[in-house]
Amino acid sequence: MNIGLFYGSSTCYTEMAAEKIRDIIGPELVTLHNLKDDALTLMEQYDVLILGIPTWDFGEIQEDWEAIWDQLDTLNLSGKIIAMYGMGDQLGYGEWFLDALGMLHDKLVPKGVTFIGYWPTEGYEFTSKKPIIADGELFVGLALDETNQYDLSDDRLQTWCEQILGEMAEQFS
Ligand SMILES: Cc1cc2nc3c(=O)[nH]c(=O)nc-3n(C[C@H](O)[C@H](O)[C@H](O)COP(=O)(O)O)c2cc1C
Repeated sequence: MNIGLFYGSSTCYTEMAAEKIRDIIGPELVTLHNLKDDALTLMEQYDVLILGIPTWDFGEIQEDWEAIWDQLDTLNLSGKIIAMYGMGDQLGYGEWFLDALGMLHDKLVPKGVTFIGYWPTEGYEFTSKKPIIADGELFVGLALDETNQYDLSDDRLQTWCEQILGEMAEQFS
């Protein structure tokens, strides 16, 4: 099993989370790709993708994701297992909290992928609708908020990595 972690990050928070995920799961399994530097087509080489996306400017996709957004349509991702995490600020931008995470999920649904890593909304305060499913009980990926809940992030990352490793094992069994 090989895992590609692709992320965009304007002020390094999503990048730091990417490094932590790699260190938790193990650098022998996870290769990091900053979308600013690496070709998007590399996604096709992996069995499992972890995608990190922050939301910017009142519900907008981060700029490096924006730059490759249309190219995502041309990739063959059929059969890939995908776990996503989003970075945002639930108190400053609660109306748009993690909107980009939801937009990426919606973009990938028609591509024949299997999602893992959905995450409970309990413990967050926000009103946005885009990043949630199951009547609001789940985010479509791990929700991180380094602005208001930075002290919870390490535990959330650890728990989520264990969760997705279990879900990957189920997919490959
Ligand atoms: C001008 C500005 C606009 C933002 N807009 C949103 C937003 O609409 N939704 C959200 O959840 N977070 C928003 N944020 C918070 C960022 O997503 C957060 O700072 C995140 O950690 C940035 O990640 P990055 O450093 O990887 O780019 C905004 C932050 C700034 C400074």
